[in-house]
Amino acid sequence: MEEKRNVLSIEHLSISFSRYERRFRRTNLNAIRDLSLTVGEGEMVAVVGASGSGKSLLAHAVLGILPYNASWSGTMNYRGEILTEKRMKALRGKEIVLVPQSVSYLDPLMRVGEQVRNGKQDRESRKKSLAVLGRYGLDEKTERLFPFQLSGGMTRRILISTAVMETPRLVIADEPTPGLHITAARRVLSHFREIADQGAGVLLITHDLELALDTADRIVVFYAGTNLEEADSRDFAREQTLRHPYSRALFRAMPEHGFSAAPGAQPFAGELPEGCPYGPRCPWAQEVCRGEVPYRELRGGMVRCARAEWLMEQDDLAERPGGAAAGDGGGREMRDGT
Ligand SMILES: Nc1ncnc2c1ncn2[C@@H]1O[C@H](COP(=O)(O)OP(=O)(O)OP(=O)(O)O)[C@@H](O)[C@H]1O
Ligand code: NI
Repeated sequence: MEEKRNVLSIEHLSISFSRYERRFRRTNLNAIRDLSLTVGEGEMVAVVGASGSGKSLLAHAVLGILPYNASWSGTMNYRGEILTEKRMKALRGKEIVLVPQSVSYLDPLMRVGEQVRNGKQDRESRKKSLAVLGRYGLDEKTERLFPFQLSGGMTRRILISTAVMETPRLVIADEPTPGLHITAARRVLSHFREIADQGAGVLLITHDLELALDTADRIVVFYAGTNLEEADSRDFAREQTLRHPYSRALFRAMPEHGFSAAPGAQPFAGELPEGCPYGPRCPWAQEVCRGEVPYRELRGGMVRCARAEWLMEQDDLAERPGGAAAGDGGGREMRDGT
């Protein structure tokens, strides 16, 4: 089988802001720390995290559109080559595109068709915009509308149309479904799935785990500016196949698993605890969690948790015939599928 290539590969990305506090004291706010992830050709990877966890910053870093007071370190590769600021600029809007979080990216005073065509008026561009809009169930009439005349779902589909006019290889969708009815949201996500199925890499940014699980191949769980776990979407079928206590808390908070919310809140980037950022909320935290916790491979995924092996082994034991306390077959090694 042919090995699929990475469209995007990020290693140890950190983003910080310099701020001036009282009396002009300059401090650094580390909004993203040690973030690594990949997006392969034809793959849809969802970054899931609460508000303020750093999702949009990640998107803006890849596009080279971070705010002026931000600085970043680490490596970003696009199709096997270093993504320099110069390259970002050359690829942006063509090979690497953003479907923005805010609908205010649309010009309220410009007809939709012109915006999709990026101002171009030639016959070829007109033909192309019609074809692209048609793919998303929009017609010639839509082209003549102004943004305020669009429904939420239509607006989102216009934003996708604008992004794919140039046949991108990497599509970053920042929160493309807020405020949409579930049917419209599913439809929007199915369009990103199609884009991936046609060979592009899609990085979907969302706070909606359920929707992400419906469509994405892999889930990257974000918390307070870093990733705590990366798992195949199928790992979310059961709590026991999840590696991080925070992913498990997200799992339990899903409607079908009873909406049970974990106590506490995500810490602000300027007030992070020592070690694991989830430590203060974690029922399994121990002294080790206050030290540095590396991001590492575990059972076919990635995790940043010092207690992950222990946690998963507890579940393995509990699932043995007779349960954890039965003690049958003491010393018998656990193998996959036993
Ligand atoms: N221009 C800025 N100056 C200083 N700090 C910033 C700036 N932009 C973002 N931040 C910091 O980075 C954090 C992450 O912001 P980001 O917009 O990436 O979050 P997000 O996960 O996309 O949230 P949401 O789901 O609300 O869109 C913020 O909580 C804030 O502390
Ligand atoms: Ni955001």
